Amino acid sequence: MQRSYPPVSIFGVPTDIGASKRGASMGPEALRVAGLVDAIAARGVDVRDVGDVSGPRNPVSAPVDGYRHLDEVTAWNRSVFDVSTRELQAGRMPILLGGDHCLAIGSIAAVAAHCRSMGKQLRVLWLDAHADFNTHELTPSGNIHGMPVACLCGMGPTVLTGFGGITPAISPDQVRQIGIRSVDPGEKRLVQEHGLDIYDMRYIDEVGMRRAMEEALEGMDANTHLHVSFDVDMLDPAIAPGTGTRVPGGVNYREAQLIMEMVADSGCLGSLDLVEINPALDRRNATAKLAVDLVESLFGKSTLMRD
Ligand SMILES: NC(=[NH2+])NCCC[C@H](N)C(=O)O
Ligand SMILES: [Mn+2]
Repeated sequence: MQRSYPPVSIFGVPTDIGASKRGASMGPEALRVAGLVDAIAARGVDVRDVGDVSGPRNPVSAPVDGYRHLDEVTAWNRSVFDVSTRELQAGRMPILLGGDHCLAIGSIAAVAAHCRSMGKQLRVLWLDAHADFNTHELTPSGNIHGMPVACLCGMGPTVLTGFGGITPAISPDQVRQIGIRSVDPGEKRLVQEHGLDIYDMRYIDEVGMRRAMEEALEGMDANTHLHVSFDVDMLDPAIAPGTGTRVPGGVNYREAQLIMEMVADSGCLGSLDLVEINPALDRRNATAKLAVDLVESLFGKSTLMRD
């Protein structure tokens, strides 16, 4: 099916400030080198690379009060919030090239504020091995890339929960998580308490990706803005080795394509994060190349014969 997409603005956020393993800061260049911009343009989309956001260097320090690098994470997310907001207001679809997953705090806060002002429904599709629902009390690591969903739902330091002016930015019932297979014990209790809608790997094994995705996308309509937050560690490490927190037993190539094709078919894609690509851990840029391949499907490239 031929679909038309709004113009797209790509921006890089070269930092690994929310992780403890270094290297996700090289993600934006890896995605560019893998041909992301041309691949989207080849789908007939008006796409522009607006360059990189800047921010503080990584001091590589220990957590303080359960947060590692809280000031720096805040500064980076402020810039992400500002760029995302600017592009959304210009009627463009922001695509964030991470960078680690803490950056979704700024991007999704911007999307949520935009949806409120436009009277749009927001759905967040969180593609990940992890729930990223930790708090400073529960976290085993202090790494803020394990906390963005909790922060967006209002659980976190005020510097990270207030970007859009309204706290919480989103509510758990707007989120669907796919591919989850590593959740810390305290985090799991919090997830259950808040009723996060999680399609974990066991569920995907049992019912299949098609049904999981149908359920995750259920209830969307023409007035829905779908934000996809794609952490490449959702994918099986055999096909996506270039990421810092690998967990075995992930989503395979065809399942990942099906996710993207079903999002494309929904016609609701409004914004995207591509995060946690760590070129220092990759093999010949395979993970960035795979991400580009999947983004092509997200923009309607299809293997369907009956198209
Ligand atoms: N976006 C990510 N890669 N998150 C990994 C989080 C891992 C672990 N749950 C933690 O809090 O440290
Ligand atoms: Mn994540």
